[in-house]
Amino acid sequence: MEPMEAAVGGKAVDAYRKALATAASAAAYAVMARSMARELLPEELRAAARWAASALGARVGWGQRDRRTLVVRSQPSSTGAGADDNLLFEAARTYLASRLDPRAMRRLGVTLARARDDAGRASWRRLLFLEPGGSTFDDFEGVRFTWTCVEPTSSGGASGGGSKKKAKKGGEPSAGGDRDFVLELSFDAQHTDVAMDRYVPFVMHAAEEVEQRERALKICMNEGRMWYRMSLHHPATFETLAMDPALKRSIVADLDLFKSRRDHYRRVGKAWKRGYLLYGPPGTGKSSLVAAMANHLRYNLFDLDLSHVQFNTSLQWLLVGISDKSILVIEDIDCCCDAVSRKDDKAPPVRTCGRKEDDGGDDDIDDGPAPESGAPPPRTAPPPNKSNSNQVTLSGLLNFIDGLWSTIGEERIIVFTTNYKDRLDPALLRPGRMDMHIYMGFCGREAFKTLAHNYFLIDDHPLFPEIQELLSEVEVTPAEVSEMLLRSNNADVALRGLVELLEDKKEKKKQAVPTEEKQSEEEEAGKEEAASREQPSK
Ligand SMILES: Nc1ncnc2c1ncn2[C@@H]1O[C@H](COP(=O)(O)OP(=O)(O)OP(=O)(O)O)[C@@H](O)[C@H]1O
Repeated sequence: MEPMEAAVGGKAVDAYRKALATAASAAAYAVMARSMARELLPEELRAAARWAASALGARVGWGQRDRRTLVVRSQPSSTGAGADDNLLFEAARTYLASRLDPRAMRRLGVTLARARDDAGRASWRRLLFLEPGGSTFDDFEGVRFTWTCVEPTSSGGASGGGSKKKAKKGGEPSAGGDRDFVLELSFDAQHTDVAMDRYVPFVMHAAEEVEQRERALKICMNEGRMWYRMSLHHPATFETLAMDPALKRSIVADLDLFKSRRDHYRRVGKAWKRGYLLYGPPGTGKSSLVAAMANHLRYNLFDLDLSHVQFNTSLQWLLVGISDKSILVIEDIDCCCDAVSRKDDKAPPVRTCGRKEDDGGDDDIDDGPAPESGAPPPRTAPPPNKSNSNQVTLSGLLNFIDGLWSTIGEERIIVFTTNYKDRLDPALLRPGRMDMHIYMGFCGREAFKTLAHNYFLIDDHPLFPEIQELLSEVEVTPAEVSEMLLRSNNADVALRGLVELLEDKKEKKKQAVPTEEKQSEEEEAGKEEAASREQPSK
């Protein structure tokens, strides 16, 4: 290389280095400024800045090629054919309400609605929502999505929603008050597929879960062909349920697996349903377990009293009227069905065995499919039927469980309870009908500890060893133990009462043994005597 060329080349390299250094420090400043902004500026200020930048960008045309915005109106459009709610708008609002953090946002809409907690106590439900101009972001699969609430304009502009009063399902006022705001979802254009194919479905699904978690549960009871709906405020949960901890864990795991397996059931071509048979002595917690299941899954309960169902057709109407995400319970199935033998259509009709108790509530009525007449049928016996062929039979019930029941609706659980499993027709017990058989037994050591914790918030007490020793010797139901623990607010007094009950049972057990032995001795003696009496006549 010539000296002149070398000098020129050297200058060029120097200039290049300087440019590089300048660029590097500019980048460093940018990074520093961004991280300082992240640390020093509150999120809502940054979100507002982003929103302002994007609004300005949209005005002057910056980055228009790189950003996309989905406008989510509360209704499809003011000129649209249908006036149905836009499900994405409702879902987005519900989803955002569950994510908005009042500590991180300077301005936020809030409404309080009357509600009841699971124990039935009056309370308030808080709903947060973005106010016009408010913005928040959500990171999903590494992509940043920005939600912005836009004020409706009279010209229809971004909104076009007008000012119709919106009410959420169930009469709850819309979180945004009377005005129909518009939500805008913006993201980088390159992520349009992620937004449309995955993020939007994700928001829909997440909102559904939030709604399900927060909805008030119902218990529905049948009368004729209709379901009467009442609020369910059973406080039983898996935490309060006294039973073997391993069994409890396995039930919770089974329920969670069932709930998460929508795609699995579709793939294998099976109806998305699961059957549980709960059996065990009275007072061991079968009904409490059903309530705990409903509270855990947030499913409504449909308590089917077969003694009020006269015909297979009525049963059909009732089963078709059960909503998705529900638990159908038939209590004391051994009593309701003469289930000792199926014998197909010759099987005995369902026997009336009287309802255990009537809740007597009258919150509201769920018509389900329309009955033949508009009015609820009276709770009287049907006109005498010449033939039993149309009456509810066990095989009729089984047909609905495997037939219509399986195909209409999704995400359903059916629970049978019985005190006498051995009296049931094997047809009821075969896998596919009752997938899990759960024995609810007498109160064991761990179950007792749960009850003591429930009633007195104690995990230990000087009387525990004595009680646990006695529990291993006698049979006592959790209901009996609960009854004793309820008797006093003072743990010492209540536990002493329980010790007395258990000792009493132990004593009776001791006395019962000789009596039984004596009885069998007497029987033996009786037989011998009879035999000796017969001999002379031979
Ligand atoms: N395993 C349990 N855990 C907690 N509480 C229980 C349990 N078993 C019974 N109890 C208490 O006893 C009461 C009655 O229990 P529950 O009705 O659930 O028993 P059940 O087995 O369904 O009885 P039945 O067979 O007579 O219908 C409950 O309200 C609850 O207070």
